[in-house]
Amino acid sequence: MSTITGKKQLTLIFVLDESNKKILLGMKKRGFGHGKFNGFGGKVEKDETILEGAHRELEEEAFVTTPELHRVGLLLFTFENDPKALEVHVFKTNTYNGEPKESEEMRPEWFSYDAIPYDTMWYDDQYWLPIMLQDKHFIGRFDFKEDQTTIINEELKTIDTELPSEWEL
Ligand SMILES: Nc1[nH]c(=O)nc2c1ncn2[C@H]1C[C@H](O)[C@@H](COP(=O)(O)OP(=O)(O)OP(=O)(O)O)O1
Repeated sequence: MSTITGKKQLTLIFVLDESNKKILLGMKKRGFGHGKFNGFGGKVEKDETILEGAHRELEEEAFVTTPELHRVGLLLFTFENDPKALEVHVFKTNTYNGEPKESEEMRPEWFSYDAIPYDTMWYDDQYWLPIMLQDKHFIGRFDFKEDQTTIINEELKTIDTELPSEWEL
């Protein structure tokens, strides 16, 4: 495994309709993770907090806003031969304003909790997304090969205490 010398901070936001047991996912139309369903999100910019970045990405990619985002997970992803890891801050909300609309990056679609398209998502999602849907918090690390698909190493745990604010490398 290559040595990790730095990390990029990213956000990942899930809109839930808890009473109808549905989750809003977006089909990523371009860039990293192209062709996969995922939550909305992206890079945290220099002049904003992680939470501000999460609100901005949700609005830019799905055209919805929310008064509340709950931090539910912290994930670290590494890729073989890439010294920079991705630190992904995962949020959820059950409240939103506006109607989800297709953006340049994402095509939004609602899925029932029992029909989440894990086959068309990042490999790791099938493990931690169910934890989020059970209203629990998680922390995990997944090391991928350069192909961004094959897993070399994985660690995941559900936590009851508060999430750490960042991943100490
Ligand atoms: N293994 C993984 N599992 C997962 O569920 N989400 C992941 C993931 N690795 C990255 N992500 C998420 C985090 C973030 O929301 C998104 C990648 O960020 P971006 O959409 O900003 O990437 P792009 O390279 O398309 O950025 P731009 O070119 O700036 O639009 O993918």
